Amino acid sequence: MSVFAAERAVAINAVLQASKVCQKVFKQLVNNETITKKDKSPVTVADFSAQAVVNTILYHSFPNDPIIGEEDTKDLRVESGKELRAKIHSLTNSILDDPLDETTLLDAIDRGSYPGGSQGRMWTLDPIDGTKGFLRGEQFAVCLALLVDGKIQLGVMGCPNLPVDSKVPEGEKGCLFIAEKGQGAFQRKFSSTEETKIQMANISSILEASFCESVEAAHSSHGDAAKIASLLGITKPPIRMDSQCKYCSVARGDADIYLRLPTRDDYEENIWDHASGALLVQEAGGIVSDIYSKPLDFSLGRTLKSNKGVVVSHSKIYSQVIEVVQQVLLKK
Ligand SMILES: Nc1ncnc2c1ncn2[C@@H]1O[C@H](COP(=O)(O)O)[C@@H](OP(=O)(O)O)[C@H]1O
Ligand SMILES: [Mg+2]
Ligand SMILES: [Mg+2]
Ligand SMILES: [Mg+2]
Repeated sequence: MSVFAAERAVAINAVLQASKVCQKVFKQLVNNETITKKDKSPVTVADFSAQAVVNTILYHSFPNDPIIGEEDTKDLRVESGKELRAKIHSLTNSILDDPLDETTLLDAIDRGSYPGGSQGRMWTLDPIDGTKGFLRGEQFAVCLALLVDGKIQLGVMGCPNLPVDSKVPEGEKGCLFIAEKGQGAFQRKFSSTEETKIQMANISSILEASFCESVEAAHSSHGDAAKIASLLGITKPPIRMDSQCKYCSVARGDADIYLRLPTRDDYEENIWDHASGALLVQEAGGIVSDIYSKPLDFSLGRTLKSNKGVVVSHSKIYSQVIEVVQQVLLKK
């Protein structure tokens, strides 16, 4: 029985509305305006607006729940952010039932500033995961998860550009993925409320496995992944895809392994880049760890500061995968 039925319904609605924001922006703005954040990642009007929409919907149902969201309004509150602010304002109000004034809008985005931690209920939100994929018209995901005492209880992801059936890549697109701890993993189309249970593929040998990784080589070492794949005897080419759509693909059996291999010593993964995806894969029969085979620890704040990289695979082949990951990365 679902423990978080109300949260599940609200999260699904929030993610669907935010996905609509993203689709609308992509259609309307040919030259997507972006500003560059300190970490050099692009942020578009859609990232801010999607965060405003989700935070507003969450606040309406759960006013006391803190939110750890990726975006903040530092760059929007200054004079140079005026034009972008106005665009975000009108876009957000075109989606929400009740219009917000500009101050309420900025405050809604900033409700995502919670530092996180090991105690209590909190949501974590990536309004657009894979902003680079979004800008290229490829894969991206709106990712929302509920944490209680540092453990993920619920994850909902909206993937507007992901084919409903990976075997029909030019067919209908737009998938929603839902996982609740202990309740399994589910997929539905944007166009229907019917949910289908998903499971990882039941491969009989690692030689048949396929793996996925980031499009961006700066986010995950393609070279190390190629070495690992070769040592495992994997011959299929990597599936390169932006965002947590990789977790979704693995969870529904389109791929069997997801490798995120550190490219720098100083990078800490953000919790919103993994929370909903990690739960989805676990509920679909997979194992998620870091390169040291440590479980991801979501209780330490906004980042996974005690983890390095991410290794995801079907539980049947996990021990083989992690052994070779460590052979390649740790004995360099
Ligand atoms: N050096 C790095 N290593 C790993 N991830 C990084 C990184 N620099 C940025 N990222 C994260 O990679 C995410 C995209 O992942 P992927 O490559 O799997 O699509 C970005 O999310 P956003 O697009 O939400 O900013 C960002 O948080
Ligand atoms: Mg970003
Ligand atoms: Mg992200
Ligand atoms: Mg993002």
